[in-house]
Amino acid sequence: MSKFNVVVIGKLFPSALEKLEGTCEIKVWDKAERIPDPLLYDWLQDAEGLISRGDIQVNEELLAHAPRLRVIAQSSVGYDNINIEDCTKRSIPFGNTPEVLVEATADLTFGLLLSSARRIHEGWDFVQQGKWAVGSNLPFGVDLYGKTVGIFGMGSIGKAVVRRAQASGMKVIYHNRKQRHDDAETGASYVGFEHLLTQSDFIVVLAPLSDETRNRFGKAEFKKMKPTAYFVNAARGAIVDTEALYHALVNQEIAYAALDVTVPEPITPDHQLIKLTNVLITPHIGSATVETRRKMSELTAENLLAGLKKQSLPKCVNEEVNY
Ligand SMILES: NC(=O)C1=CN([C@@H]2O[C@H](COP(=O)(O)OP(=O)(O)OC[C@H]3O[C@@H](n4cnc5c(N)ncnc54)[C@H](OP(=O)(O)O)[C@@H]3O)[C@@H](O)[C@H]2O)C=CC1
Ligand SMILES: O=CC(=O)O
Repeated sequence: MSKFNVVVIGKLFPSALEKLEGTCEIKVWDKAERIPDPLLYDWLQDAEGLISRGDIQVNEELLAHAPRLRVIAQSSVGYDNINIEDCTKRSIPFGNTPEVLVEATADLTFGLLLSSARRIHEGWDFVQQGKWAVGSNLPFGVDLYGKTVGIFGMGSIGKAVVRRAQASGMKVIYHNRKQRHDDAETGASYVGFEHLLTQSDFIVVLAPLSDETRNRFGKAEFKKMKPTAYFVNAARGAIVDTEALYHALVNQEIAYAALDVTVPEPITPDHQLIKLTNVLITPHIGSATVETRRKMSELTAENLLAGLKKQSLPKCVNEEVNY
């Protein structure tokens, strides 16, 4: 039996690769830099399956070079780099990796909040730089206990953050486009966007990037926040106007920003945000644990294999064209 032609952008775990090896002929681009378009388009000519990565824009322009494509999969829950409508028009199902990354991403999100509130990473710098002497101290952090955390985009990861916040004695409010049905169960309260901005001690962004959420946090929004507010973004950098965030931090309109995602991404050491002392940035590592990345990789392989065999993808975004 002939094998399926597959293009893989990025690294798969060995356990995921094993799933594909028997039935697929695989071309892999696992370098950090973006694959050049001419090479990608050449590989896609006879590809039946594609494993994409966040730096690849999957749209009609790309799909036009992939006449035999029958499935696309990606190791992420966010899919703002994928034009789902364009895939659907060509009856190509797109599979992502929700659920398996929820707890790891919630840990990192809450870790950013905790580390910035209690100056944990700055404490380590302080010790390493030999500044710890009798009588010397870091500027104090702030309590979590009794404070209000406001979640923008309360979905699967948001709910997991709620549990962590409540364990620290925090009150949780949230804003989505519509109120959830499980507020009694989660103990979080639905509020309007203005209320979230003005009443939160910690604002946590966990919404998907879309036309509606792009630059949702700009100059006006930062001005409405408490001057003591901590701003945490673990979703996508482009939900925030980076220039406005920089000015809000410099002008002390807010106290602190902790970011796992940025614009640009990767952010370079000469960027103005990096020079500030009231910022903590991690390199988009929300789901980056061995166990979680393995599960994501395996689910990606399962989504791909199912599509290649014209079987139903276990996790499909455009269900209307799932097999
Ligand atoms: N830093 C990292 O490594 C990671 C980042 N992420 C990011 O986190 C995001 C969230 O993931 P996950 O929790 O699984 O997703 P979910 O789909 O479970 O939750 C997203 C929530 O956002 C809300 N939302 C959507 N649009 C808007 C809007 N315009 N205004 C307000 N709320 C909105 C939705 O509610 P409603 O529809 O009612 O508005 C939904 O409850 C992903 O899209 C991804 O970008 C995810 C994993 C790792
Ligand atoms: O950013 C990561 C994702 O899974 O989305």
